[in-house]
Amino acid sequence: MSTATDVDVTARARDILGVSRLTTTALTGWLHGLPGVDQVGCEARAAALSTRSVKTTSKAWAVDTAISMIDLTTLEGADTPGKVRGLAARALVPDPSDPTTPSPAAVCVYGDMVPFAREVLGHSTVRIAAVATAFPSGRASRAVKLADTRDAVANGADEVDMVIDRGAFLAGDYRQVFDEVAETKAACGEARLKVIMETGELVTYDNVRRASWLCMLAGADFIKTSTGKISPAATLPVTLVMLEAVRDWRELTGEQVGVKPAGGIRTSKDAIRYLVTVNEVAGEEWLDAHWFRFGASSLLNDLVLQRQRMRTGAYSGADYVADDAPSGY
Ligand SMILES: O=C[C@H](O)COP(=O)(O)O
Repeated sequence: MSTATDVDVTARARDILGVSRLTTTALTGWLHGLPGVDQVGCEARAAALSTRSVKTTSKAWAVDTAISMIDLTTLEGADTPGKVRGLAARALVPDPSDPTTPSPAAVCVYGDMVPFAREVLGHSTVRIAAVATAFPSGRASRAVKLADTRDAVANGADEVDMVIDRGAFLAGDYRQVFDEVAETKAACGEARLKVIMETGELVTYDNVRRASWLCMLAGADFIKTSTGKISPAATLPVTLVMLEAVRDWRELTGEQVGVKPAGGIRTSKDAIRYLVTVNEVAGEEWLDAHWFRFGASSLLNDLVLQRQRMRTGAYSGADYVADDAPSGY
């Protein structure tokens, strides 16, 4: 599957929009021409997908898949080298009692903490993601944001999680948001770029859809819901809107873009609801850690617990059904 890495995103965006100049006016016309999101329909579909049962055998697969999709995260002002080393060690060996437990996809830390994660992870399969561009607010000059990104990459980050300028987006300055994403992508070099839209601040599903398309036009490798610092963080309906966007983007361009809900996803039950939604909305090609991630600090604990319970037979023979599923579903 091709990605936007090697293409001139501005020229491509002009082609997609059918304009000779990529102005804010052109972007506004195009983004506001996207079909509106049916809020009631979207929330009803997400609620219906939440009630799907998952059989015991599929549940074992889902739990391992969800673990493999976690970006195990610590993003606190009080993070220490020791805490980050401990997090990285947990990613390498999530369950000392069962070496068959998969590792999470990545650890996600502030850029200055990357070397401490690298000390532990070395060249293991666990990637290191660093937040950048004045995370979480995104309030800094372009120069500072790009320096932040280059610093994270120079420290050894494999992936960069940037935040968009929500103020610019909400003011309708779409070209500024486009340029910032495109320039950050260029500053990433080989590192994959996840673009955090902070959907809890975008207010409407229509805005989530527009921001998703804008970030993909500008070269995002992943679109991500939230910083985890404001409420609401990830929700299933918002993620559904983003999954529709990456599905439709691939249909339009042939490129696949990943999706990362982040913040507030804490239980195995929640994670499985997301996996069902990924499968139903985007398709099974996204059921892979290369294309879908959970940004989460404590989800791993619950998934490992579920795994242990399944192994010791506590749930053997029972189908997994979400607690709020209608009886007989
Ligand atoms: O990106 C992930 C979040 O910062 C972690 O949020 P959480 O502590 O709610 O899992």
